[in-house]
Amino acid sequence: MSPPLIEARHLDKRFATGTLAVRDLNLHVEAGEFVSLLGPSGCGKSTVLRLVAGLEQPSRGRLRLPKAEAAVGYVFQEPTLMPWASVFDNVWLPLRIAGCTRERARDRIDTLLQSVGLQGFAHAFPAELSGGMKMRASIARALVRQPVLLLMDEPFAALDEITRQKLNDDLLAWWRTGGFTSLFVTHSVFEAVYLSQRVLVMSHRPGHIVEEVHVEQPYPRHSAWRTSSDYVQTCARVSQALERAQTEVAR
Ligand SMILES: Nc1ncnc2c1ncn2[C@@H]1O[C@H](COP(=O)(O)OP(=O)(O)OP(=O)(O)O)[C@@H](O)[C@H]1O
Repeated sequence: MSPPLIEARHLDKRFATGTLAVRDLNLHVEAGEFVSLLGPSGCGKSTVLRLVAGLEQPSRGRLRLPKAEAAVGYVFQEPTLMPWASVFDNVWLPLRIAGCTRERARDRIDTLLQSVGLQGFAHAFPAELSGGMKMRASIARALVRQPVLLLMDEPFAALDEITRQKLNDDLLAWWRTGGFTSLFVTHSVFEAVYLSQRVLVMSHRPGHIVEEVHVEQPYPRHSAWRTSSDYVQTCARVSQALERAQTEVAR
């Protein structure tokens, strides 16, 4: 059996301010999985993503990450596009940093823009795009280096419900064709269940994983599933796990 892509054992993260954001966190993600981290605000979800991205170092514990040469994509809640650069140049940025010229990058970026639904917008500037289109550009930028792992930190939280649901469906399609592993942070029980194979529920700060809910529904998942009793029941199971996670702190 191949080793997991990500494995955290007894991980703590204490910031220089003294805040203990994560305590005794255990996490195991296999290559190719779609896993969500769900928890109350401030419980340490973003800190876990930053640890997995190598942007923060753990204070204690062991963390196995993808090999250093493997690309990892990171998508934030804000699209964080360069306002002075076109969509093409924004998506080109990670390749440019890696030494790839615009000409060599062109075919890959044109194909990618097509697959994220931004064909015809290569020369547009971020200010000319809707919120959903900006997020599509941001995801394209994260995918352009063909990452083994895509880390997403509440990427759709600021979008309206219709746009969010459409992006949920598209993200699942990109995940299925791209073959990358997804670690997705969200506040939304409904979103976590719709997208994931496993939902990991975190306690209040200091965060750790208190429950794991498996979502058995096979892919491709369609929006009709959102109104099925199976979906509603799975969401109820995850909501109850979230409630138990909150009361764990009160104990
Ligand atoms: N660089 C930092 N220095 C000091 N404290 C930090 C730092 N980053 C995060 N924290 C603190 O760590 C705790 C966890 O923060 P984190 O952003 O990981 O939570 P979160 O679950 O992602 O929150 P939200 O859902 O609101 O985005 C918070 O109390 C936060 O203030």
